[in-house]
Amino acid sequence: METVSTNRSHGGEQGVYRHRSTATGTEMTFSVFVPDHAAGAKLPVLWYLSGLTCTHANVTEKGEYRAACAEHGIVFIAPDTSPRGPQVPDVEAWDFGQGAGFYVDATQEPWSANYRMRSYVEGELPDLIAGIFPVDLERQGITGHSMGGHGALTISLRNPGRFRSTSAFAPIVSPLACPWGEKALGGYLGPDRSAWQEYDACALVEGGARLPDLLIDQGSADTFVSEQLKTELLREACDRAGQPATIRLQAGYDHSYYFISTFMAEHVEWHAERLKA
Ligand SMILES: N[C@@H](CCC(=O)N[C@@H](CS)C(=O)NCC(=O)O)C(=O)O
Repeated sequence: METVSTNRSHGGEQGVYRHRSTATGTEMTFSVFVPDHAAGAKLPVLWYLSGLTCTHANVTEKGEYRAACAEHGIVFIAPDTSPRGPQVPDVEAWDFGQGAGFYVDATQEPWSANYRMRSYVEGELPDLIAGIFPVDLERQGITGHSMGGHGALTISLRNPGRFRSTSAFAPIVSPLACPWGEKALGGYLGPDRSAWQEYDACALVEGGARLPDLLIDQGSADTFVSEQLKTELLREACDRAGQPATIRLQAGYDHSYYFISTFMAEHVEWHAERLKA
């Protein structure tokens, strides 16, 4: 692993790192914020998965998580959203291909060689992190935004017990039921929609997956909510299944990092309560 940059911030170290990924067959870049801590201490971790068009950099620069993570002693990790590079297949669109990995392991050519973000985020990156950073992987939480909210919800629902806390900002709650999801899962996984189920938070809840609780914030002025994000589908699925969930509509907020950064400290505190209980 190579260090791209480190900067002292909020009494901790914000780093950006690059490594060769076996899951994606490419170089991958991610960021890690480590608050100051006692020698030998292992800190709880909050994973943040980003949305369409993003790299690790969007939340690192605009997410405003560091003060809260420093206060609560939480390591914050932000992976990229897809494999990248001239040899990685891509299309012109911003909602498919590079910057839009959807946290799936693609099964369709030509995507299947590199687009293995599920394996990367679920397996390879945690293994790498555990050997290098002062983290306690018995105390992990996960959150994310939009496509990354979909990633956070589905990874957590598929791995019961692995994350003590799960939240999301403006998540895509059902790729089976929105144009972004139909395009991405259709492209990466093919037309058989039964293969999409394990990448759909609503379908996972309906199929019996359960988490202790959930926190979701959704802006009321988010232009993607009615066609793409469809928060109500998750509310209905959770109500039907008896899955506890706090789903908050935040008046006037849009889909941007101005929204995310406003509620970031509350999410970090909510995770800290569960990670340090
Ligand atoms: N590129 C799209 C917007 C895509 C978008 O809103 N992406 C969100 C995630 S779904 C994001 O975080 N964008 C990067 C940023 O705001 O820094 C457009 O121009 O309409």
